[in-house]
Amino acid sequence: MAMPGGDQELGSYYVGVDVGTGSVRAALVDQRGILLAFADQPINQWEPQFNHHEQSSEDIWVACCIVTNKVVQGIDLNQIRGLGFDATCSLVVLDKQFHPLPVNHEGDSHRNIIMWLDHRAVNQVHRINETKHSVLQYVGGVMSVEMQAPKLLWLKENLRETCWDKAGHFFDLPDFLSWKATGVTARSLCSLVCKWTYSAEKGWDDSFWKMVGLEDLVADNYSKIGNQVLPPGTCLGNGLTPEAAKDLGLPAGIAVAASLIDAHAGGLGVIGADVRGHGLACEGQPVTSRLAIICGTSSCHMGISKNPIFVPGVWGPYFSAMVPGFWLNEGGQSVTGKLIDHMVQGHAAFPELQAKATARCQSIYAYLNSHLDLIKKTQPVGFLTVDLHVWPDFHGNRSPLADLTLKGMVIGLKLSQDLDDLAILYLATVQAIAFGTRLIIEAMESAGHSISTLFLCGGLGKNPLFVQMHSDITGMPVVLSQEVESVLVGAAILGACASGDFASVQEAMARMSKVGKVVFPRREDKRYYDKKYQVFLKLVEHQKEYASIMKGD
Ligand SMILES: Nc1ncnc2c1ncn2[C@@H]1O[C@H](COP(=O)(O)OP(=O)(O)O)[C@@H](O)[C@H]1O
Ligand SMILES: O=C(CO)[C@H](O)[C@H](O)COP(=O)(O)O
Repeated sequence: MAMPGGDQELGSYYVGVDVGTGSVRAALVDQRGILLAFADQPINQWEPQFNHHEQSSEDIWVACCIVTNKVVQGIDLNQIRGLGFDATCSLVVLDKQFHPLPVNHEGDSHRNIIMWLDHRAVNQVHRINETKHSVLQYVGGVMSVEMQAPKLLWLKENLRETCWDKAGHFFDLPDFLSWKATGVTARSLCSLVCKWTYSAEKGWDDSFWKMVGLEDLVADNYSKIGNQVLPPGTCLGNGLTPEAAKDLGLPAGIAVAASLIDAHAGGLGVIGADVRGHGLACEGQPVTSRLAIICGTSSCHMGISKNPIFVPGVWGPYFSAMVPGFWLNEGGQSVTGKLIDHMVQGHAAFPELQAKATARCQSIYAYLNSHLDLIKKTQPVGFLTVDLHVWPDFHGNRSPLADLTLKGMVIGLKLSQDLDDLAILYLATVQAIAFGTRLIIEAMESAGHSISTLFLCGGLGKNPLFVQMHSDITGMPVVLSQEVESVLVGAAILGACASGDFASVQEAMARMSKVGKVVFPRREDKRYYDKKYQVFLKLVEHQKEYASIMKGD
């Protein structure tokens, strides 16, 4: 076996594929974690009715093929040693012959994925939570409507003939991709532990599935949801099948790794970096003092520990679901990038913003950030929201309140609808998301985590205002990676592990993730943000009061 880091190894490459909510990305990555090529491709989403979100596994596979073919253009394919996938934790449904089955009343089998952010199974998740079954301890005490058990129950209760009775395979999207590439139906420990109530130590708990009304899954020994489970990064079967190799433009037989959920791949891509020389509190400290935050359509807060820590309202503790041998707690905010887009695109001044940004060849966010700089006058930008406050749970609260009934709030509206007004509303939204992160960190710390440094990645990591606000509002430094596409580095780390070029995930992480820019908090603004945080906490308190007034006689 070749030695990692040796000169002869500089020519070994790995392909990482990251299936996010809005697009599929691929990268060709070397052993130092450097991206040599990158491609992306948007993917379709359907919202046939409110809170129903669907995708197509065929569309997604086609998009994977487009991007992988692009990133290996012009290179010697013999240099590619491994392939790793990560994806959102959406539910893919196939029949016994592995053909797509409809997850909708229209019977459209092309739409065979219930997306992670789909909230159709509210009634089902309430009943699951009412069981108070012991597996719920390992998802923060309350199961989320975004997990797979309530979605399976919804399918059984609502699409019995057209979907449930015909189904042969229910896959988490990351596992669907590794099956498609290798023909191996083994599931990743990551998916099953985090979204399906599987225990790394005890396996499936029959009594849970029987209690919630899904006893049929137990009866056939979990063959539909997975009875072979492998750690992420394990090499699957005989590697890439000839058919998948042709589709993806990669050599047949290369190592393909057991996958990860996208947030977890982001965690691997950032959390193990060597931080020496950056003046960070986590230098010389255990890796458990680092919190990875993966910010795309949603934000996921990944904290690890040596022993299990039970944080009410924060998913986990999950054993070995991200970094082998460590417990993981995963906090989250269901809509963050999606919320910012929603607020900006829904504003009356959005067409003007688009026209002005286009004229300057800037993204709308770069334009908004420079506009805020223009209107702030002598004060720091963040102070523009002294009388405008947002509660960001427009799609319920994932963590730490674990309350899907919560709604968004905006306090401090005026009659103006101009570009200044849009920019300030955008700023207040970004700040609200950062306050939500502070609330999650406080919950994790009061349960026993000790976090000093944030490692942020995902599409929102490209927004300097978003990064600075997370630093100012949490009071912690934010480390950005040298490679902006850190989630893809995480996927490539999986491919590198599967190839056998690294002895462990930890070793691959340490070699392939690298510190880029570090953003420090502006300590002088702390008092202002502490006051705004007090208001933030009042917002949810008041929202609950309003709900209880309306429920009363
Ligand atoms: N250049 C950019 N500047 C500011 N924000 C960005 C930029 N690119 C993407 N975003 C934000 O990131 C979000 C998407 O992040 P991404 O990681 O691509 O999502 P996903 O993985 O869920 O598909 C968008 O909702 C947008 O708000
Ligand atoms: O639940 C999650 C991870 O456990 C993610 O939020 C979900 O997979 C969507 O991710 P993204 O915002 O990157 O599209």
